[in-house]
Amino acid sequence: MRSLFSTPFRPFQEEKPLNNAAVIFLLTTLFYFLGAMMRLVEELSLFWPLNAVMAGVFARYAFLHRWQYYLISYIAMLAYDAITTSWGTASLIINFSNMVFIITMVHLITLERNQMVKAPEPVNALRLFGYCMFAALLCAFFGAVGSVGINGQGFLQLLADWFSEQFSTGVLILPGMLTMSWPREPLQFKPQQLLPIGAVIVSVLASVVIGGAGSLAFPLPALIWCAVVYPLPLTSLVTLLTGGAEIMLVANGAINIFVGSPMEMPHMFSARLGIATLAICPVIVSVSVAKINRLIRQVSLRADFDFLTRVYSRSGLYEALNNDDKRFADKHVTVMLMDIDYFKSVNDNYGHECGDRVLAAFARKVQEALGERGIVARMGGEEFVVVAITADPDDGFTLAEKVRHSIEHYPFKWRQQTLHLTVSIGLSSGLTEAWALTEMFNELLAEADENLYRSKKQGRNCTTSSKDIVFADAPSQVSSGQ
Ligand SMILES: Nc1nc2c(ncn2[C@@H]2O[C@H](COP(=O)(O)OP(=O)(O)OP(=O)(O)O)[C@@H](O)[C@H]2O)c(=O)[nH]1
Repeated sequence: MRSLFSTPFRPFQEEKPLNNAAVIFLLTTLFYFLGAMMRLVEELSLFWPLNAVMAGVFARYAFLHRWQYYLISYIAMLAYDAITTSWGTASLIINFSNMVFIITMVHLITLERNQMVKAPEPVNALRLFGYCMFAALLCAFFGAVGSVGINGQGFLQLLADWFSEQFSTGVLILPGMLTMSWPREPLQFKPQQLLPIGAVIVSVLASVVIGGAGSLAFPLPALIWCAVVYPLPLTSLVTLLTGGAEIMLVANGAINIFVGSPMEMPHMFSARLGIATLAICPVIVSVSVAKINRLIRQVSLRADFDFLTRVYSRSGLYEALNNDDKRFADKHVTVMLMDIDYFKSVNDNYGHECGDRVLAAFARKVQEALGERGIVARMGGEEFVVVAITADPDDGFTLAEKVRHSIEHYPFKWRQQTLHLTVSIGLSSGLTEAWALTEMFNELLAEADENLYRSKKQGRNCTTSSKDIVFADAPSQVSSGQ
């Protein structure tokens, strides 16, 4: 399982041009075949996924952005037509129009360092909508020129047909193609997560039953629900399937949206444009939700972790205690407040940069000595706190001494020099209770602070604990070190 999810599937590799050429040829042929299978209503296809799929492939893999690879795709199209149609030289222009869509889209998408692929912003989704419109118009011009005379339609009708088909297919397919990613870990599935998809199915059925021009928009709220709940690639997939299904249902008369139009447009023109407009909305919502979630993660990461030492910050420690309450509640817990001795002299003698490096190395070393038994947080300056699960106060004391010794014997390196540091530790420990974890931690922290003060007063590089709160009037001091 692990290797399946940790090793992403890579259909294209820069160092394997022959393999890339073969995959491009096969993909083109496969999607040409699928498009040809959907020539149901008219001579031209109802749904032509090839151009959007290939544009997505070329845009995702920058190293495929070469004329040789485009040529292979073009040859695959010509070869398919030569075998299955009698279009003759018209096939040269028709397939050239396919290439116009692919190459134009790739150029437009990669204009802004491929934003839609890396970390899409809502504006990228909107731009993608515009790019599809422009590329579809260019492609439609050449396609209509090439197809005049093939099925008896006039140039304008062909232009409208080509444009609406390319535009809607582009908007439906490209968001998914550009954002699809290999899952890093097995997907966690809960039955209630199927509810938004269920709502999409019900709303498409309602479109069939009720019909009329408004029925195409019925699935929109359910698609927005998907956008809020699912990640962007899955939302794009559901939108693609919904839009594709609507196109099929309209084409076959299952959804009846037709009203008299003053313009003599092909009968799918309006439906396709409507579906493209509808399809971009969940994508924009999904991209916006992803962006908000990314920002929330960034902000909480900044607040919860200390940037310099990469251990918890003070507020992050409280978050960790509350989020991981099963780990810390109803356990014997030892709190160690530690302060590096004479740290000011490190800054004074070796500079602030060295001081920063020492703080980061110190935090690493403490976490290493603790292992899985506790968590470390930086309280500020050169003061750190450890919260560890221990069997009893003596166990906590032994653990603190282990940490203190590991620091004492660790050679901190700075440029060509080696620094030796010591740390003073104040201890407190007690049994926690789930309902008042934060309050109890605060009490233990205050007690540890008093004991740290005693460690400093006793000459530093030692651990001090008050054995039992019952004997708080005359706390027994336990020190070690020096
Ligand atoms: N490089 C660096 N220094 C810091 C940082 N935060 C606090 N300090 C320094 O840490 C030093 C703390 O000094 P003091 O509070 O006098 O304590 P000390 O020198 O460690 O002496 P004792 O605690 O009494 O053993 C000050 O010089 C602060 O400027 C930091 O993020 N980076």
